Amino acid sequence: MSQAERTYIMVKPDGVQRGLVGEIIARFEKRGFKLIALKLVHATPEHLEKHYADLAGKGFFAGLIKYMSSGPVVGMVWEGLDAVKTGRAMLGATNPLASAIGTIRGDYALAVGRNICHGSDTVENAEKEIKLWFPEGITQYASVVEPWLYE
Ligand SMILES: Nc1ncnc2c1ncn2[C@@H]1O[C@H](COP(=O)(O)OP(=O)(O)OP(=O)(O)O)[C@@H](O)[C@H]1O
Repeated sequence: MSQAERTYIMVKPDGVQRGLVGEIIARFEKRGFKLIALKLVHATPEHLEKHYADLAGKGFFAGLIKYMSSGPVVGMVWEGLDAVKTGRAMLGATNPLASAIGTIRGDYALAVGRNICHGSDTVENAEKEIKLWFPEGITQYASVVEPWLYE
């Protein structure tokens, strides 16, 4: 069922340092997504190399791993209708200068190398990222607001 789609959303070290965790969580909550996992973690370079394995050949890869391992991140799993695509739309374009006003990056970031948040780009990658960041599994609970969000 599409309303059970899940996405992995992460506040990057710059987002944590700049005090944007609450703002990012609030946007997903208010949109109607259901928070089903959350953790603060200072990831190792090895863990981040797995997360960004598809970018290993890029010139910015070393800098990306250094940035992402420079401080704690907040990893989250959000569930709801079209969560992957909608989550990406809420984050905005990868380069914040190209992100629409009203998106998270369009409102709070300027540089592609400091773009404050991550969101899974496909349902398949979301499942992989959720397993990588939450190997312990995810809590299940019933949301009482669902009849007010979905027909
Ligand atoms: N040209 C670049 N210079 C520096 N960093 C970059 C550059 N391009 C991408 N990045 C960094 O690598 C991350 C992953 O790049 P990717 O092309 O997968 O974009 P994305 O899917 O929008 O981002 P993310 O996976 O973080 O949500 C970007 O979010 C950004 O932090």
